Amino acid sequence: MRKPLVMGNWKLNGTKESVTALVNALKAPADKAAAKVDVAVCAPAVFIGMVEDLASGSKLQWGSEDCDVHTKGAFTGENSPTMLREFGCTYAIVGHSERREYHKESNECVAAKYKAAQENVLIPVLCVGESEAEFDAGRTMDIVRAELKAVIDLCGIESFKNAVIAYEPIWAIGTGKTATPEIAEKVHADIRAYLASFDADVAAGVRILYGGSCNAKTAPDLFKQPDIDGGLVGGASLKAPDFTAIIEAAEANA
Ligand SMILES: O=C(CO)COP(=O)(O)O
Repeated sequence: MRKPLVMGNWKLNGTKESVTALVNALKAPADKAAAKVDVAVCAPAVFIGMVEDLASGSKLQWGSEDCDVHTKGAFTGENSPTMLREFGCTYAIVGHSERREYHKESNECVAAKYKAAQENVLIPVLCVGESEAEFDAGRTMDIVRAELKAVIDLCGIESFKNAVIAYEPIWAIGTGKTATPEIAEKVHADIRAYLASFDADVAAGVRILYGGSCNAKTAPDLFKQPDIDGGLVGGASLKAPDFTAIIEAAEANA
């Protein structure tokens, strides 16, 4: 069945010293969990080479927090999927709500990044989720379906055979307001049902992570839900003991 994935998203955090300590502390828990759970960290691009040097030889995987649609050229400030791949990335997060908001990334732009990542052998981690106002208005699945549909239109439903989805309600990110396991499970099940309307096998196989104040306290009950296949973890992924506890919660439910 689906192998859980616990992924850290460091966002704009870290120093050479903290990255060294964190990666060194996560190698043993990742190795221990590896038979049952995939463990990865997504780092700011400037640290990815360091993470590669530190984590190589362990089961800890790594990825980027974004990737450009181009493989090279005059695109100042960007990081191409081929460069990320060269530095050993397995994953590329695309469409995080912070990029959608602060960088005005549209559903179509995110779909293009997803395609570029996949074409260059990175596994895209497609973030979807609604704002608090949209949640209150009962529009969660309208928003999430549109985010998924843009990818299906560009890349096809089959593309989800080699991708990860992360449901991250924007109102739960960095706020301490985790979606209850029931709320999260309902959305995860609705995402799977929506994908199943295109292809049931693809829907049954795709990993759907939960993100948004996922921490050592909230992870155990979230991970018990049948359609939650792990977590995309922000703040709690910066502290080795907290992230290790989340890895262990996934192992306990794998
Ligand atoms: O945005 C997130 C992960 O991508 C979630 O962040 P927090 O875990 O800090 O709420």
